[in-house]
Amino acid sequence: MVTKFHEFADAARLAEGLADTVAAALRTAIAERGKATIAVSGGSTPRQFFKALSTRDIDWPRVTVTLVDERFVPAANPRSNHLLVAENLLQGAAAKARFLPLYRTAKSAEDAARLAGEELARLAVPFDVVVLGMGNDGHTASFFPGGNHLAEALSAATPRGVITMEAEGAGETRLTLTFSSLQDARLLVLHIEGQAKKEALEKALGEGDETEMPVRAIFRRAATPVDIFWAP
Ligand SMILES: O=C(O)[C@H](O)[C@@H](O)[C@H](O)[C@H](O)COP(=O)(O)O
Repeated sequence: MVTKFHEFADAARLAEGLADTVAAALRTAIAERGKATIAVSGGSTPRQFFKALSTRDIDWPRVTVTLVDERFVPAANPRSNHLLVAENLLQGAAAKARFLPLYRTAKSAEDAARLAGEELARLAVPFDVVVLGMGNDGHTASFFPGGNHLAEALSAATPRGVITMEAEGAGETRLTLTFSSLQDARLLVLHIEGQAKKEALEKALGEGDETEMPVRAIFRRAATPVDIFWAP
């Protein structure tokens, strides 16, 4: 269910508006519970938003930042979402936030997923903030159409945690939080930009199977209604 569609004139204004919204949610969490958690997505879209958020006056040492998903590559790899967050969000005052990576040096991606899941399980639930992206194919997180573990990832019966995903459009093996981990965040955001993604969104909000456009699972079954942030 979509709560609200927040449209901005351009990406820069969206970045500032989303940073204000997320900062307010993190401050509220800290005021109410003494700490805050946020899971963010990677890709190319969030860079400006990350930079804007890093400038916000937040008690960053009380914030834990983690990832919605990760490519199974070390942080030094240019495809790494950890690297993207380190270079764009964990800067300035925000460098004092705690970061919980998904990638682990392990014998397999499955072992890395298990280790990351064990560490994530020590965080309070639900997340205070989750910021999702979306591909033109309707994937979100690493819930890719045709993904080898897509049914498991989307199932409400799959507990909170981290699983692996392989799919034609995904590139490397992915580590992804499960639907259960994401769907009840106190603030659940979808951040997309450009006309192609707006058209993909309209298709995703229409009829069709979740497996065809997995972001549909979020719109249809998430406990928290989704705030969509979009700019041309
Ligand atoms: O690791 C990733 O790539 C993301 O977590 C992924 O789900 C992303 O949000 C979409 O693929 C959109 O990516 P763009 O912002 O690059 O279009």
